[in-house]
Amino acid sequence: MATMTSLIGLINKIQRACTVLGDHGGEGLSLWEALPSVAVVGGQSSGKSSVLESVVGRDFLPRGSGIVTRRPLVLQLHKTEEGTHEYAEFLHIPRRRFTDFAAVRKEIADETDRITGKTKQISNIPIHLSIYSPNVVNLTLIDLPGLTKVAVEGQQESIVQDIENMVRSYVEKPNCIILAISPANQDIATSDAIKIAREVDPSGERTFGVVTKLDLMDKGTNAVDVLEGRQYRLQHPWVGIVNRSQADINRNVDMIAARRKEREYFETSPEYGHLAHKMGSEYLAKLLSQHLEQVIRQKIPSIIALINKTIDELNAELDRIGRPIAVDSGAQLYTILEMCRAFDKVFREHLDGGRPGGDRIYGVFDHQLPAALKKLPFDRHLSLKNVQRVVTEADGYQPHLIAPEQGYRRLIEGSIGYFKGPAEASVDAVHFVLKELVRKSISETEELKRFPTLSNDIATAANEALEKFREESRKTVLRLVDMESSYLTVEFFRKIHFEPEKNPNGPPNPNRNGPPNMDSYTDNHLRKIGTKFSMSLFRNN
Ligand SMILES: Nc1nc2c(ncn2[C@@H]2O[C@H](COP(=O)(O)OP(=O)(O)OP(=O)(O)O)[C@@H](O)[C@H]2O)c(=O)[nH]1
Repeated sequence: MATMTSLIGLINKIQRACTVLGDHGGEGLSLWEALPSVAVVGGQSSGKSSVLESVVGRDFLPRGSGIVTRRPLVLQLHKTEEGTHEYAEFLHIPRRRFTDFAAVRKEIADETDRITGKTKQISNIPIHLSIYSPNVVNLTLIDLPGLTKVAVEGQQESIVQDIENMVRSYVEKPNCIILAISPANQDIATSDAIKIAREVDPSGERTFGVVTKLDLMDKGTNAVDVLEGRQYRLQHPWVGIVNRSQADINRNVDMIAARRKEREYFETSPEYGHLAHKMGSEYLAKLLSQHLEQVIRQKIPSIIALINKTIDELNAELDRIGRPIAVDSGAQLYTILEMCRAFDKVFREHLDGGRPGGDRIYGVFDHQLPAALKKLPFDRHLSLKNVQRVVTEADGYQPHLIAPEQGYRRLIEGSIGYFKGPAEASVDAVHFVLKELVRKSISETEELKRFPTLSNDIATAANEALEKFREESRKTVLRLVDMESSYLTVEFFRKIHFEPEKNPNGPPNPNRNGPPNMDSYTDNHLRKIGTKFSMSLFRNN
């Protein structure tokens, strides 16, 4: 029980923080809306103020005819130790303790006028009032303007709808417990409170029905059917109340005496005697407090989650906003270099590992390049016909002596030349990956988030550098290909050493021991040259 009491105290504190921060619910992420509260709803003169006052046990609410409550009043009750003095505090006047409750009433009226003017306008900015007393239970109650049916003299036509909208904006929130006040001397079917409660809480699980003015019912009628839930069903029991009559108020009957009178009324009532232990304003206060505890207990995890989420968002924003920038140019340069280093670190992580992206460069050499090489038209270049043509043309009119070496060289040179295309394409592919990583790294560098111009400058500089590297790399790979084809080692020729074959069907060779000429090479031999070259090209790459 003690923990529960402090839980309500904690919620009270959070609610006050919300008001200071301008969070009255509504837009965006609202802590206010996550907190449970009790809103008092009812038609004008239904007895709302009287119920609130008897729950508190003090007179402190403005009185008067017509529309009195024009701003929501968030009333937080704090139970203090027995024997301590009662006092009230407004959030808008911190550290001033009101012990005179007539002054509290005046301040509520004055503070209402400060925001709305004296024009009978309404405002949804709440007034926060805390009452510290040994005679209350920990509870937050919200007093709302009374629902009306017609605008009276001096009010705009829209006031009826405006009040309804404001009341609805409070009670439609799923965390709002609705204290629906209906006077017993009116048919419950015509109750404004029940009408709006039913609209926003059809199952009745967060509505507490309160029937006032039981003492004012016509002789011979009673509200037992309503109080026992037979006329309109709610999940919670109905509570009957007998407040002070206007005559009592005029006679200055104090609250303690009024509570005693109310208790006596129920205990001695022939109709309600059997319900006496579940009636009256003190019972209502306890019932609400218990229910609020239960709701808070259920809500705590989601409230904590919401607070943590907000903290995370604020921390992230703080990171983004960062430290103040120095004014002197030396320190500014240092800051810029620091940010460049931060970017560099992210970029390096992308390349070396830790962040994704560098693996795509490996992919260029592991998949893309070999796949492109495999597609090169070697079968055409090393086809029987081409090999024959190149070998024949290579020596011009001078026949070769031992092997058609010039022919081999031309074939190899031509083949290696095909590597230039895929080599250049690899440079472009790597360049593309690096450019993409620069873009990603800039957007992932937290420090740069608040400096879009610097981010752009870094991107431009990095891309210019990459462009230069691309040119250099392209030249380098082309040179490498040229180097490969410009000098063929002896070893290479040894590996592809061919024994000339005789043509078994061809004409007899007159120079049997002389140098072989083209005629002495069979198709089969030339085909072998093609295959061997092509194999050796792939072995070397
Ligand atoms: N006899 C009797 N009179 C009551 C009871 N409850 C309220 N009244 C009287 O009804 C009148 C209106 O009560 P309020 O408590 O001011 O009602 P309200 O709903 O706050 O009214 P507004 O603030 O004007 O919307 C006052 O004169 C009260 O004395 C009750 O249970 N019995």
